[in-house]
Amino acid sequence: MITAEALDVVFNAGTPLENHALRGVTVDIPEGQWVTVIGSNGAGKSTLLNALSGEARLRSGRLLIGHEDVTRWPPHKRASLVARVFQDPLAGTCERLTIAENMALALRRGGLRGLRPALSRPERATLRERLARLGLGLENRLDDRMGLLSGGQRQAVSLLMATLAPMRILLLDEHTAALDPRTADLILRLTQTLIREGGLTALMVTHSMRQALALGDRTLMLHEGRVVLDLMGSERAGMTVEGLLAEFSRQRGEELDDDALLLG
Ligand SMILES: Nc1ncnc2c1ncn2[C@@H]1O[C@H](COP(=O)(O)OP(=O)(O)OP(=O)(O)O)[C@@H](O)[C@H]1O
Repeated sequence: MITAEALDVVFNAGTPLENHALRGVTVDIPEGQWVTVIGSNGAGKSTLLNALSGEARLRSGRLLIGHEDVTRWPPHKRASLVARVFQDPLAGTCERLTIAENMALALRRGGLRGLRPALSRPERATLRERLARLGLGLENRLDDRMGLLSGGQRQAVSLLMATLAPMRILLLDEHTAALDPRTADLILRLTQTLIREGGLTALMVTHSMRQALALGDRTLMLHEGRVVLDLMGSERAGMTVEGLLAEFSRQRGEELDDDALLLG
């Protein structure tokens, strides 16, 4: 489904600020697999997601989504294949538009967009029903401006929007990190439902080792632009948070002094 071959990303190449963010990342992710991605600050997690969405230019390597070689595709061309939710609840939606208008844009992602995004009557009914399932009372607020919603409500709508139009990959970049624990929990449960019900292929970056092991099917650990651990199956099932932390420390070559941050 996703075939990444030796992905290499270098920022500011040939300058004193040169930064080799991905160093030959090779990974095959089958359809319907949910991968959690961990690693220390600057390990290359977001850059890997950016390489998949087309926002980070590859210096070398090859990327296939399905049977399509998208290596040279710009981000807008990949929009029909790749959906994304960011850490910042403000990033995925337009606060000046209503919930309905935001959702209309999401429905038409990757296709032609009119100047005034509008929902048809049946689309409105479907979205009302999907919003109702969030249990946040948003089904009665379709015509409220997005800017009126709380961070957690916005993130729930962003997640729903990301999964509205057909796509091949869902990218989640620490999408619960800016939320309070209760709201984060709600968003994670929604994430789980949307991914599993939709049989989606997903990559989720998290700083929580607990989340990384508890959710999804596979865990990748990045360090200095390389995949240093790739856990799945029985090996992953037998892994503990402590074991993962020990591996994390070993890779960094130091003892972690703030386990709480990583345990999440
Ligand atoms: N647009 C950019 N220009 C220059 N350097 C960049 C750019 N984006 C990322 N980098 C650098 O590439 C490296 C990898 O960054 P990346 O954001 O992928 O790390 P990360 O694992 O997501 O880290 P964090 O957990 O802190 O978000 C870092 O050294 C970062 O400073």
